[in-house]
Amino acid sequence: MSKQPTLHSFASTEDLKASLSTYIVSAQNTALAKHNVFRVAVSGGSLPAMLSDLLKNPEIKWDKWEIFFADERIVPLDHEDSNYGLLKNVLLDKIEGTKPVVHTINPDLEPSECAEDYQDILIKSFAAGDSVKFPVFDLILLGMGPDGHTCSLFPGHELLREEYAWVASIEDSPKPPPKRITLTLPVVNHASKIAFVGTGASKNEVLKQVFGSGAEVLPVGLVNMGAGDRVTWFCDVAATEGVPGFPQRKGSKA
Ligand SMILES: O=C1O[C@H](COP(=O)(O)O)[C@@H](O)[C@H](O)[C@H]1O
Repeated sequence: MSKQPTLHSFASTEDLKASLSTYIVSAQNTALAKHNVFRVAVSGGSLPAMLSDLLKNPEIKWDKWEIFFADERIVPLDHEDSNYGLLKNVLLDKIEGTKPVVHTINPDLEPSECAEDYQDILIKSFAAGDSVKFPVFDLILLGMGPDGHTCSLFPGHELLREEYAWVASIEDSPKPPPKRITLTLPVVNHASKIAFVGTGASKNEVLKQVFGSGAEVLPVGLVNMGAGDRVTWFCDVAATEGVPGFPQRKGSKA
């Protein structure tokens, strides 16, 4: 059986959003059949805007969703840099009927306390006893920076070596704002499913590296290699142009 990630390249953002929505419904239904709750972690940046098709999908059961943040900037929740604030504006506020449970950070805490506090939220939600090494998210929805970062895991940063913590803080993020919390690499790599969304020419070079040589120095590459066939990429033609081993056809897979 193939252990390779799946890479989709869409001709339009509309096609990408529709396919992502179908994929998320499938992940949701698998999770609900297993434990009657859908635990999903969401990124900020360009990702939330790609989720708008969920709002018109009748199969989405928002009342069964628990939403976490794959990473979050330590700023007030209504600040323009807040990943929660962004998700609220583009998605949460538009949901009709019962809303999902959304686990926000406490931005009044110092970074290390903020990470500890968020980890405690995960421990409670996953009802994790001491024997549970890492939580298993049903789905983690990730973006990718042009530098190869994902969550708030940046290339060459010591956080990439974290082996035990579920959530970690960072105070020197190369991309502002500097203070953030993030799921750690082992938590991301333990998820049942991981979807990356990467669109536009600014993501092309990094995508070539992820599927070519030098992937192991990039956080996105480490997830792609670590989680293998649990990873699905939702990209556009501008991002996948010249990606090694990838035929340039709409909807084709690596
Ligand atoms: O700072 C962040 O950047 C990444 C990538 O953002 P994008 O705009 O290039 O998609 C994002 O996934 C992360 O959640 C965010 O905090």
